[in-house]
Amino acid sequence: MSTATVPPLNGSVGASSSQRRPVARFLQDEIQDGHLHPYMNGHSNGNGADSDSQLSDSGSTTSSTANGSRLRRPAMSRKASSPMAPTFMVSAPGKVIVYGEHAVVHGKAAMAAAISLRSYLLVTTLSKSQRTITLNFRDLGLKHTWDIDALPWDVFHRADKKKFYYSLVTSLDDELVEALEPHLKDVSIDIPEEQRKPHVRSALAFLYLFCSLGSPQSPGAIYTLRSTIPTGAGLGSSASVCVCLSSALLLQIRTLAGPHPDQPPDEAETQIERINRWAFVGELCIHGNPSGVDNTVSAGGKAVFFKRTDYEKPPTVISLPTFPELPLLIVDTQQTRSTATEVAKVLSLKKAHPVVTESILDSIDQVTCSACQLIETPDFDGTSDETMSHFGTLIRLNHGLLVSLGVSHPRLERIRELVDYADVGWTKLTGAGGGGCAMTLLRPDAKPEVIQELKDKLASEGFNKYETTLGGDGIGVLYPAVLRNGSDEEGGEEIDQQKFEEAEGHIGIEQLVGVGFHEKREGWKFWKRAAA
Ligand SMILES: Nc1ncnc2c1ncn2[C@@H]1O[C@H](COP(=O)(O)OP(=O)(O)OP(=O)(O)O)[C@@H](O)[C@H]1O
Ligand SMILES: C[C@@](O)(CCO)CC(=O)[O-]
Repeated sequence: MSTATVPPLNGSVGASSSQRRPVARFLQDEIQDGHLHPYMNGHSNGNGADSDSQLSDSGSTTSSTANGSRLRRPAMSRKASSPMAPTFMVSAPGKVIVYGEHAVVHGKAAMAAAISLRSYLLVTTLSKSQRTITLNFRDLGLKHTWDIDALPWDVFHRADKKKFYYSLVTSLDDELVEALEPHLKDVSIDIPEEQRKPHVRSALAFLYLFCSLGSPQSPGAIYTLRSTIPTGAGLGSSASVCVCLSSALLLQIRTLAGPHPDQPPDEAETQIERINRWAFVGELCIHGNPSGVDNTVSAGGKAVFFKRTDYEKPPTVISLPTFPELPLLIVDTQQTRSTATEVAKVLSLKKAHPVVTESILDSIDQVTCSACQLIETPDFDGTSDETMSHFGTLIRLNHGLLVSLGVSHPRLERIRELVDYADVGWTKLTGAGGGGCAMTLLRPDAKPEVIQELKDKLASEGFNKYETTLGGDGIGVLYPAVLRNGSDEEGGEEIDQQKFEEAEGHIGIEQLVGVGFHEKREGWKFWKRAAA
């Protein structure tokens, strides 16, 4: 077991405040050691401990102190010009929350596992003369280009605002969000307002991270994202996108070490933590009040116990290496919803009925802790009938409690009804609910023909089923973006912008670059969490 801090597993930790941090106006409507990345030799903004420094005309560097005075330092020896970084990719998984969604936003425990559905981000560096960044979120139909020199660097790099690659940022800075507003007003301007909102939130997440981690010297680049995770379905699509953005930007500024196969686990853990911290900031932009469990499991992979009682401090994260490969059936209601809206619903319920709501959240906490205690027993057998039945009962209880919180949906209840009727397992909603996905833990003794009948019935009623395995790798890097792929190209097949954009659907993405179902695909490398 690897722990960040040691938590009590009895659910006795007091509630944390979830009514925190105001965010800027337009979001209110819904609710040290600088390791150099060994691969990178492109332009660096040097967003390390001295990263607010600027190369001055005289060749010395200047930086602001906290009281605003300017210091002069000898110039760092920098190459006059450095070669362009090659095109590279990063990829991060989605997740299922096995127990504890919503309660985790209110300081209770959750257990979550990475899945084999993943997002993939291709970063194409532009030539030195092209001073633009383009965000190409192809699945959303969002494509927007900004002029790097026009971004609000003066505000982001002010001494009282400046954050570093290792900073722990727990809330958005209203002034920074406001400084970005003019740069968001033209994003997807031609589409209806309701569809436009998620585009603006995505663009905000990207720009907030870019301006926090980058600098006016950052190279021009195109960031193209494609994902096999359904959007807004409870499988952690937003977190995986944020983990991709955070890791790509940290790699570009050369602040990550590895990943490489013989990297000491604690060093790998440090890199995962840095990526995770900035991914959380992206999640703050996209859904306002995240607990951080989604980005944590997406960044580190496999399965975790997660609890955050104090938002000013890092959460408790316990890696669960013995987490079993549960036989899960994941079914999508095809009813999209926003996590922000569902989280806001629970907050209003808590305001209206504080005592009752708190006791439901406490019960969810106890469900999660019971599952965790079982996993941690020394003779734990993840495949025994007894274990399945214990997990199953907890899944049923957890769903009932989520229904009481008001985050289920008639389509989710229909899935549960069909599974209960076939008597093949235990069902709960997973993720934010309000639509999205249900997960069913299949009984080990369920007859294959009955399961098949159920699947047919679900398909005939318009439900979509996902084939996914639990507990895969977290963030991965393909540097440069070249894969063997059985091609004739010398040195392998280069994944360029056009090939990546033209890959057809989820199958095409998987075939071209996927690591979800080919964990050992040559070229991809992963930071591995410490296992014990
Ligand atoms: N394929 C994608 N490309 C770009 N952005 C995406 C993609 N999928 C999701 N996103 C971002 O994530 C948002 C959806 O996040 P939301 O938190 O509502 O759902 P989710 O993460 O899928 O569900 P949950 O939080 O319950 O796991 C989108 O509005 C968009 O900002
Ligand atoms: C609903 C929620 O608990 C899980 C979403 O996957 C929100 C969060 O933890 O941020």
